Amino acid sequence: MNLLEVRQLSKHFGGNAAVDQVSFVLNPGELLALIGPNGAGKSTTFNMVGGQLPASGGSVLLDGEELRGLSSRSIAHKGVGRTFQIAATFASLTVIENVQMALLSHHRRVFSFWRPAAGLYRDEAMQLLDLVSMQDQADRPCSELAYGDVKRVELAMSLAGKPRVLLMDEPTAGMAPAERRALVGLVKQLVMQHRLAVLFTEHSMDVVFSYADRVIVLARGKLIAEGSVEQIRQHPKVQEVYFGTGKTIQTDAVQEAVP
Ligand SMILES: Nc1ncnc2c1ncn2[C@@H]1O[C@H](COP(=O)(O)OP(=O)(O)OP(=O)(O)O)[C@@H](O)[C@H]1O
Repeated sequence: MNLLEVRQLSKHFGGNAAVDQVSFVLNPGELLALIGPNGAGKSTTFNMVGGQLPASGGSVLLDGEELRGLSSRSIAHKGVGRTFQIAATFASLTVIENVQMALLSHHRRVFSFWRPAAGLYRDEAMQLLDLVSMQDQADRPCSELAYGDVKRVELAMSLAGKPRVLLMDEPTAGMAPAERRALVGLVKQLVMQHRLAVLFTEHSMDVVFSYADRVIVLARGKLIAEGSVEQIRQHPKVQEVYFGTGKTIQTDAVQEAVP
């Protein structure tokens, strides 16, 4: 049985099929990239898997158990975590306090500024910061961090829920090329060392082709290709979508519009 199995997942907005019968699987120790041009249906797919958006049809199974119809909170508690495009850290709190907050939330405890919460889950928070190499900056306010480091904290926060599957919708948005590679390289390490299963979207093909174990490609809501990096690179339909229609591809070096 697959850890995550998405079957014939669909979303219609009025007459527009934003996602049209998309199926794929994801297993532990796998970094799966979901790519496609703007408007292909990537975010909509993430939102349905994470429970932020109700699906119009299909199934999302975690270890064979149906997630469709559950709240995003229940889905998170069952082991499907999520990072968002916008970093969700509190600038006024320190790095470790942000991670402690995430742990408190996971354990369904309420954070209070007035109670001495400082000691709660501190060791656990430090272990999570260690995973993302941020333990040295634990006591700095998040407002002082470089953007790439904020993203690392955000990653540590999403690991606080002990996800088995992590959904990362454009985790490197707004980052410089070197930072992008560093973050996705770190995620790849976590995937390999901790057998995490990660589904991510990424606009930089260089990053996708460097780190993904497998790639699925959406275009106009339909899954048009699936395979290894090499298979995807050479897939005629993918080449057509990216190179044949004037869509924009972002590489590490430049953002280039292919005529
Ligand atoms: N709430 C909504 N109401 C109506 N149409 C929507 C809604 N959300 C998305 N869409 C449409 O669904 C399609 C897929 O959008 P989606 O945001 O999932 O694409 P995407 O692949 O994530 O794009 P991008 O790379 O630009 O983020 C688009 O045609 C979009 O206009």
